[in-house]
Order: sequence, then C-alpha cells, then structure tokens
Amino acid sequence: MAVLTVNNLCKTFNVGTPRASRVLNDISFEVKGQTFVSIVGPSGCGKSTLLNIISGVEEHTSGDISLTSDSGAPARMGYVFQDPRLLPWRSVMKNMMYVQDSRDEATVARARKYLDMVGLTKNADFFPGQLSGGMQQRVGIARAFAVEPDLLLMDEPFSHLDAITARGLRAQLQDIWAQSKKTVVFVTHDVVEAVELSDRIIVLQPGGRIFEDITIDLPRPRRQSDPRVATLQAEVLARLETMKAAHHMSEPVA
Ligand SMILES: Nc1ncnc2c1ncn2[C@@H]1O[C@H](COP(=O)(O)OP(=O)(O)OP(=O)(O)O)[C@@H](O)[C@H]1O
Repeated sequence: MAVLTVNNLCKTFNVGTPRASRVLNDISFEVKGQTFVSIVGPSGCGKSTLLNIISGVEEHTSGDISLTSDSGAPARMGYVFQDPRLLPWRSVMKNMMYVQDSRDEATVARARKYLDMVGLTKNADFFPGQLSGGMQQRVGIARAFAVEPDLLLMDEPFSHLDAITARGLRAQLQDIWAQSKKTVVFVTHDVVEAVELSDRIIVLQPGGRIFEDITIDLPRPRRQSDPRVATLQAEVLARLETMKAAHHMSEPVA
C-alpha cells in the first residue's frame, strides 16, 4: 500500500507578484510502505521544497498529497535534518524521549533499543555538548526511528559530516533500516549515497520536474567495496550527467 501519494504537485513562490517563481512542476509519484526512496538533483531544483511540502511546513500551490497509515489513524511523520537539533540542556536519553507522546515502559524500551542500534547506550546520560557531531547525528537518527513513524523524512542528514563519519553513519542507517523497515523519503545531493541506501531514486531536474524514477535492485547491505554498487553508482551518475548536458549546466550535478 502507498504510504505517500503525490499527484500533479506544483509550487510557485510569491504567487501574484513580479517575483513569482515556479519551483515544482507537475510532480507525481507514490511511495509504498517499507521502501527507502531518495530524491536527488542539482542545487535549486526543489528537493527541500518538496520535502517541506510533504512535511506540511510549506503549502503547495496545486495538486494533491496524501499520507496513509496502516492503522487508519493519522499518519505519523519523523524528521532528520542536516543538523541534529538536540536540546543542549537535556541528556541524550531525555532528547530521545522529548519527541515521544508517552513515557510508558514500552516507549522507554524502544528509545533505548534505537540508541543501542546506533551504538550510544553508554552515552545515554551525556549532554549533546559532550558528543562529536557524528554522535549527535546518530542520536538524531535514533530519535526519529524511535517514534516509529509511518513516514520518515530525512533532509541531507550527512551533509555536515566529514566523509569518513558520513560513510560510517550510512552503514549504520542501512542496518537500522533493515531491522525497522520504516518508509523513508531521503533528500540528498549525493548519488553515491542514494544508490547505497535506496530502493528507488527520483531524479529532479531544473524547473522542478521529475527527470527519472530509477529502481535500485541490489542486495543489502550495500557496501562501497561491492563492485555492483560502484557500477550502478557510475551508471546513475552518467544519467545525471546526461540531464545536466540537456540543461546546459556547467556545475556538478551531484
Ligand atoms: N521561501 C521561499 N521563497 C522564494 N523562493 C524560495 C523559497 N524557498 C526556496 N525558494 C527557491 O526555490 C528553489 C528551490 O529551492 P530548494 O531549497 O527547494 O532547492 P534544493 O533542490 O533543495 O536546493 P539545494 O540542493 O541547494 O538545497 C530555489 O530557487 C530557491 O531559491
């Protein structure tokens, strides 16, 4: 069943003014439950705007968007941003619990389980200032999964981290995802990252249209050392280069 359905979505900023600009143009796609979908594309093509519309932070101009949960209750969303947005005066565990509706035993156990999955059980009583940037982002990821959302939105969660830390976190995210099978929409500039993590990659092009919707059919876990992963990464990059050429873009696409 589709958790997220987007139909003919358009977004124009500053409607009715001389500064009006259409950023998303007739976007349609579905995200089925338990799939990991990445949105990639060059800077300014509308990736974050799309994510903001899905999350409800931004309104769309026309089209439809719907979210469904298995239970029939209102769908719950979780978020992971570029920065982990932890409250500095709360411990790691209190940050984990801050976003939870309940403090019951099962909820606490779930928070502990996800903290354990990111290897931070020993740091539960630390404050964010006592953790590295990568550790803080691991708390942010564990916190979002611990809410057990119907849809988890991730906006370039590794873009502020160094390459080695980002690689470690991608491996960890793959492991958590394999165990939880949450439905994820993940925005990234990085095609290499998208191929490693995703079941599908939706490529946006300048002008805010879908260029391609690519299925990534590779066994998991996917590691950079696997030649099949590297081959597909090169293939998808080549397809993006074609798109770049069609739009006469000179800057790197991803
Ligand atoms: N609140 C706003 N008002 C007017 N224009 C906006 C607003 N927010 C975004 N835009 C414009 O919409 C376009 C798409 O922006 P968006 O941030 O969605 O792109 P992106 O693909 O996420 O870019 P990047 O990869 O650089 O983060 C850009 O031209 C941006 O200037």
